[in-house]
Amino acid sequence: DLMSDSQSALPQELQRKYVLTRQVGTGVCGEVKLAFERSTCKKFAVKIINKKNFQSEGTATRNAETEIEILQRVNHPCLTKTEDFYQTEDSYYIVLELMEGGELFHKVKSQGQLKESIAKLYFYQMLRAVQYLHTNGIIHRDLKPENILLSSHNDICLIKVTDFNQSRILEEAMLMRTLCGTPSYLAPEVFTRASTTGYGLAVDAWSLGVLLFVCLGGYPPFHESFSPKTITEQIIGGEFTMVPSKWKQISDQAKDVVKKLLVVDPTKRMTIEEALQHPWLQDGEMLEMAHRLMYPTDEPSAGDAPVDEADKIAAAAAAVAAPAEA
Ligand SMILES: COc1ccc(CNC(=O)c2ccc3nccnc3c2)cc1
Repeated sequence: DLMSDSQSALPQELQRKYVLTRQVGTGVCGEVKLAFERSTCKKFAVKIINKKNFQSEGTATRNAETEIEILQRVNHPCLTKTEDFYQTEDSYYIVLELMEGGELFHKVKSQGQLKESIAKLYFYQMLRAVQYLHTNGIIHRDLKPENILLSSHNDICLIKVTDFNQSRILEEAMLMRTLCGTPSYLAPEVFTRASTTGYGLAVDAWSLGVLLFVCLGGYPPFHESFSPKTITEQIIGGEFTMVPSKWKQISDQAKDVVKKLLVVDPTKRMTIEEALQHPWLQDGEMLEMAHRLMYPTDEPSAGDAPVDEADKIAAAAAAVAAPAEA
């Protein structure tokens, strides 16, 4: 039959509303497929999280629920928005807006280092997304180029942070309960900032430093081939190299942001708020561009023209044919 058998395992509701076609991304926790909404022919991404992979380790199932509840709770222009959600006894299906520019990882891999102005535009949006998460007591914990998606192929575009499956909702409540009990056996760090919000949030600041380094330099700060030391040793020592041929064309202010984020001691590392105040980001042109992308005024653009019947039929036929390539 025309529909590949993977369609048959889909929730009826999902199948009635969308046609799922080829795979577009591969997350650690499942796959992402291109989908067309039958009624509008609009394109979506459907992220399929297979519970089976999680069944074995109890914590991983909690991860999936954490990711699901976070995805449904968060709402920010630079965070992937959940359009729809379904589940069967062995999988979760999360319908997300399709990010046509794909992963930042592939852009840097194919293009090499980004123009400083583009790196700044993307970095500012990442800071705003992570600032929003932190304000809502969420640590992402897995920020990397694969988890930064681009809304279009244009350099100047909206970016979105995705993949919250490693996220943690700050266990403040748990800490409060702990402090109600007798404190005599508790370690000092449980009482200091380092144990909860302070320390936790700083991990995302470090990852943003690595992301900015990759966007500006076109290569990762910590890598086997740069030193006889393992990557872990390089990270623990905060040892990274700004290769002159790549970095001489980059401003001192941009380098300053990287150096202040890639600080080993989390209590000395620049915070997200401090990064947003850094001189490098006080750039009116970039800020105006970012705000236009994040909060577009609602004038309808040509692209929003309703799809006419012929297009709908063509897209649906293409969609049905698509599984053949899968
Ligand atoms: C017309 O069909 C396409 C056009 C562009 C692409 C490139 N996008 C992608 O590869 C991609 C990957 C993972 C994603 N995760 C969530 C949301 N959107 C995503 C998009 C993929 C398909």
